[in-house]
Amino acid sequence: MAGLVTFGKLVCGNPALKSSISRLCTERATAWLLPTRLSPLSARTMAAEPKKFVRDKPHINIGTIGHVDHGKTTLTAAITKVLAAQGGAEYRKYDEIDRAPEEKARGITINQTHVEYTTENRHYGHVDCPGHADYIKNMITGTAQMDGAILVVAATDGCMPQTREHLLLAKQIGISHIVVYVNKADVVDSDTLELVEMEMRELLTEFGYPGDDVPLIVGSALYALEGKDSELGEASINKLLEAVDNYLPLPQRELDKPFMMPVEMVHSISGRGTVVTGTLIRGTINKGDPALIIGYGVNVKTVITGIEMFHQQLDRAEAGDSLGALVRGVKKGDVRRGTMLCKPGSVAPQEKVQAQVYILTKEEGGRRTPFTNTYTPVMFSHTWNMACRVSLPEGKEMVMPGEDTSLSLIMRTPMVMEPGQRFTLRDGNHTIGTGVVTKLLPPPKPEEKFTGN
Ligand SMILES: Nc1nc2c(ncn2[C@@H]2O[C@H](COP(=O)(O)OP(=O)(O)OP(=O)(O)O)[C@@H](O)[C@H]2O)c(=O)[nH]1
Ligand SMILES: [Mg+2]
Repeated sequence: MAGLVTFGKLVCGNPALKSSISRLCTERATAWLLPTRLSPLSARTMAAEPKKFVRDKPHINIGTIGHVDHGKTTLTAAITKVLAAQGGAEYRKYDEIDRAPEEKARGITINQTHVEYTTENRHYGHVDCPGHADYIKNMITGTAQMDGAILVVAATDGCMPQTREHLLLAKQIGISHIVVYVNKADVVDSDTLELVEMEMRELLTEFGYPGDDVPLIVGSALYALEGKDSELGEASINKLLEAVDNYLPLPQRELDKPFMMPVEMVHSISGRGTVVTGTLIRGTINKGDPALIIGYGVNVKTVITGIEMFHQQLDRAEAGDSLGALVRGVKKGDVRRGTMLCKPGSVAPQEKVQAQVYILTKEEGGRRTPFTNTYTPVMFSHTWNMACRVSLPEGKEMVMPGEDTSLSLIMRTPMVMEPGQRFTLRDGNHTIGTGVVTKLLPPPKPEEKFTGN
């Protein structure tokens, strides 16, 4: 894990990098930071004293998605460059973004970079991943809670298989609004651009987005990054940001509900204690709040003694914030990714739930064959995953690919689930279905319990 600076301690896999960053950071022993992944260069720019976070604009989480090599990272770098000139960001170079640190947890390895920027109206957290597999895992596991997305499509290729796949996943995980950036317009003619626009609008409509209304900006992220004087360069980034600001709705945050944060990572910071990171999905937390960490058989009582977001300290965090929380009296080994930091007594792990699921067809990347009552996929929700067993309603013998059905799921270990919670079912490396919890059920009878591996 490269270049992560947390609570004044450096966690870094590369010894040479580690020593150079240590040098840069010696003066900043008080700076602990998350949300999460900091590249070495942004460590260099950290302030000597952690700033106080000023919440003067609504915060929203977005990300770039789209086919490999279509320019997602170039666009992310270009956005920070254009906004840096306007005082809304710190310029993050292409290499800084692309060299995302690895996050290894429970056998899922995810590389991703968070960048932060501010427009006139909003404060954004923006996620970029280095490759297709990371996008898939990221979206399925909810590692980045995207409220909206920028779909990047290169005009040189038009829609490609991963453009479709990311869009399908975006729809399934509930991203309701998408903005399209048609990139690499510097190397194609206007007829091609027109065709790509038509193709993208049709594709969006096919996946249930309002294809005719979705803002579609044509430009060249490379021109913007290189500072070329062209309508396709900086001007296209400004147009894109205007569309993002105006078209992506602010998510409705459930501020008045008890707080809950799926734990993404756990760090041990010498001299300070244990920090858990993640995105607060509802409620608010204040320094000093009691909390419970549950799931995976864990049940740990704690008090939140510090909160930090984007290098800055907070007394209070609210739903939507990606943060690090210092948890008193908790050892790193006591908790893990996928556990839930929550207000004591507000939620409980569940062993059996009823759910409505859609089983993907072979064409959508799902199973070729039906499954029966004995089927044991792995359920992914929030930041956790857990083996479970399907229990079909009486009289129903099998579920076909392409079918939409109600069924029960019995967990190997009880996990935090609530009605309305979305999840994905995977088998091996394939997503085979997606669903939503509809009802909590009483614990299974002894003969019904999950006994598989
Ligand atoms: N001509 C041209 N090339 C571009 C443009 N944007 C990006 N590229 C080039 O396209 C290649 C891929 O760009 P990236 O930004 O790495 O693409 P990506 O979507 O992040 O790729 P993955 O992370 O591997 O999926 C690089 O060589 C870029 O320099 C553009 O607007 N015009
Ligand atoms: Mg990239």
